[in-house]
Amino acid sequence: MKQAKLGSFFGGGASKKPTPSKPATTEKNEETPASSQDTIMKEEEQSQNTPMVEAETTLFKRAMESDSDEEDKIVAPKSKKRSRIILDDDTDDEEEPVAAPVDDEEEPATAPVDDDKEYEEAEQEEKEEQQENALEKESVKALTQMSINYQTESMGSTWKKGDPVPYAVLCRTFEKCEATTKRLEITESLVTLFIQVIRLSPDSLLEILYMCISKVCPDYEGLELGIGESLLMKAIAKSTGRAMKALKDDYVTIGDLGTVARNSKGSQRTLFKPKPLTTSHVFKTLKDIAKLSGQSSQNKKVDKIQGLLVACQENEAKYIIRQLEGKLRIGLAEQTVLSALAQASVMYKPGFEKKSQQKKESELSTATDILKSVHNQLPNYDMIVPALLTYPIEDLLSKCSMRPGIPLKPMLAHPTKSLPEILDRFQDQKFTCEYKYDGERAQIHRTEDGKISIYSRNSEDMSVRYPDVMETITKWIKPTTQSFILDCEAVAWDIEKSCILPFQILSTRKRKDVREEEITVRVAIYGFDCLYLNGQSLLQESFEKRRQLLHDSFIETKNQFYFAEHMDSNDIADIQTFLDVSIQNNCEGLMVKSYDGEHATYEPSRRSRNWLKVKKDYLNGLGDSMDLVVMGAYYGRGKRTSVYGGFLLGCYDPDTEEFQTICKIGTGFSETMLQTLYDRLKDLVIPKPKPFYAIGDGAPAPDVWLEPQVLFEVKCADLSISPIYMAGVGQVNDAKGISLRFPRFIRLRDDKDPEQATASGQ
Ligand SMILES: Nc1ncnc2c1ncn2[C@@H]1O[C@H](COP(=O)(O)OP(=O)(O)OP(=O)(O)O)[C@@H](O)[C@H]1O
Ligand SMILES: [Mg+2]
Ligand SMILES: [Mg+2]
Repeated sequence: MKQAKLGSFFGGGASKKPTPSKPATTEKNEETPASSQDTIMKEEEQSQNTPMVEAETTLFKRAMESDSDEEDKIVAPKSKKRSRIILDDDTDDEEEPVAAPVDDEEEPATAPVDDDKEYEEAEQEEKEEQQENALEKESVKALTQMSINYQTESMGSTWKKGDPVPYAVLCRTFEKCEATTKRLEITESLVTLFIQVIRLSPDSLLEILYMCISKVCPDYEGLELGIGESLLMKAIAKSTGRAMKALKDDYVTIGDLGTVARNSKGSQRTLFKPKPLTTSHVFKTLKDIAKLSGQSSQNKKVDKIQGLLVACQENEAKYIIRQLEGKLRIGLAEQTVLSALAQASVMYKPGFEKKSQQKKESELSTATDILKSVHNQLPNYDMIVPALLTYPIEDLLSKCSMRPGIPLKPMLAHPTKSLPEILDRFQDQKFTCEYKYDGERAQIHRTEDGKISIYSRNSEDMSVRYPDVMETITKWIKPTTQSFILDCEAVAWDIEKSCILPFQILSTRKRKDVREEEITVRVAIYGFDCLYLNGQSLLQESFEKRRQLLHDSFIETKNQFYFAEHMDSNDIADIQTFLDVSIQNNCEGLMVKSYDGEHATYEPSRRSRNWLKVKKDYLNGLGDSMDLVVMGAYYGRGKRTSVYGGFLLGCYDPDTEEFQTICKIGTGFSETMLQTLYDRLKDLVIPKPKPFYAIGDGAPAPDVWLEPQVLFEVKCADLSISPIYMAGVGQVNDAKGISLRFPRFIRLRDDKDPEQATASGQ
């Protein structure tokens, strides 16, 4: 990570944090002038560039208060990497704000503005991809040396060919993965497991794979675990006979509910040894639990969980609980699991060991490449795994090709800092510019038998969210067009004026239970790519050809469907003009895409340099936004006491699987947005911070802690080193993290998962 630059786009003097005007006081219950109660909420009235002094000091006061000695404190879980968190349950909202010393920000230096965060982010991603490839090579080498157990009895248990797989076998593998941070060792454990499963009980391979990646079905089917803590504790209490209070205390000291469950089981005496759990039974039950919804579902869930826990032996309870939480937190990335599966599918054949080193290496890397590419096109293990077990790996691409009805991960773009950079990048290649529409990505599918669906960037089914769009789609399809997959952007639309509305308007559209007659925000679709048409994949075609087919197969329809505006000149003045016009039309900037030849194919799930994005903000030197997880919230004051007025945000560290605090935010929210946020967030309140929240000592404890589910897109002036925020801790300084200066809310990011938040390394 590059050393954070200190400085601000506000420029010299103005960027200095003004000294709070009120003298510091620690007295409580003093009459608070209405005006100051109100200040935290008045951001809109302030100019965007004015630092939120009073708001910040108010929040800081809470931080200070929570350090004071009061009753009713919950001390959050301790763990090796995590700092202690003191949470004061009893914060009185109406106390006099104290002008606490503001020490989380360094004096701004006059260094240039950091205007290229997103750019660095993308470069970082690229570096990681390269490292990933290197690791992959290394593990292929190591695997060729591995000795494989080709016996029919396996892994220290009574599991024999044809038997259901004991859940204990899976847990032992999890245990091994958890005990190391070395990729190589993790891969070896997984490969060993997969080989045995393929050899002894291939029917269980699918469920075991799902359990390794903490899923129960493909993303677009929308079933998820992620059971709340209180429900899990209830089930643990019921199955072990321990009191809730004791469990809570344990949780506070141990910091992991899984371990609490295992320990609770351990201290329990049972007369009969329960029948061992099998992976099939556990997986089926997990899936059933994920399916339960509605009124009495909570009790049914507790019953089912209890049923599993009662049958647990050794450390099984630990992983059952973590699976129910929706995350194993043992360092199993989906890509690692996928590679291990590919490798096992080659290595399980007894002849493999006798092959030459070179042959082994090439077979392993080919298998990995094929499986990854298959998964990019058809992210559905229900189809991939049976095919993998039936056909030779070389045939997999033809057996598992993309098809409408199964969303693929969209291609992403690389950011650019300047227009000349575009010319440098493409040199003598042909490229084309398009408006970059500011809405939500939408992948529209029609299957061979006419079923239409819309999917989000994250492969969620959005069809029910857009009943209005669903209804009109057939009007803009040419009669000769049968099946297809379109890549589009859905934007908020002004029907009267037939023009695009800003993203902020789109974000006020209801997301759930959308009924047509209630829709207030209309949307229009801008189609920019066609990935599949009439039974044929177009991924390998050039963009020139794909765009041609797009234009030939659909009809622009007023207020409903348009083709993305484009311009094919490579003259920099023309591009500048096109960019300016795009902005005037409520777009975000331009997308510049490689147009013909081998570089112009569609690369699912890749952030490619064949697509460049140019946003007006990076040209302005404003820097790009970050997507941050809401970890906690502060109640509003004055007229906003009924909603949250400020939020504690964090980024994600994929290495430690932690969310790290980065800043608090109170600027950029409209009244309606605050209400919307309150309605969304109030159900996510948890009694104390998650064990995987990294919170600095003396960090401002929020009034409520929240499940890590909602993402904000945030812009800030620049970064500063901070002793109380934990983002990227250890990377710049051992004890200090990075914080954002003057963060401002841009929008909700409903289309990203918490783990897709900006990574702390960036
Ligand atoms: N003509 C277009 N071609 C491709 N994408 C477009 C186009 N117009 C708008 N987009 C949108 O721009 C997005 C890419 O840029 P953006 O910076 O908004 O990415 P993002 O959603 O913030 O994700 P990330 O920050 O992870 O890259 C695409 O995912 C798509 O939704
Ligand atoms: Mg966007
Ligand atoms: Mg972005």
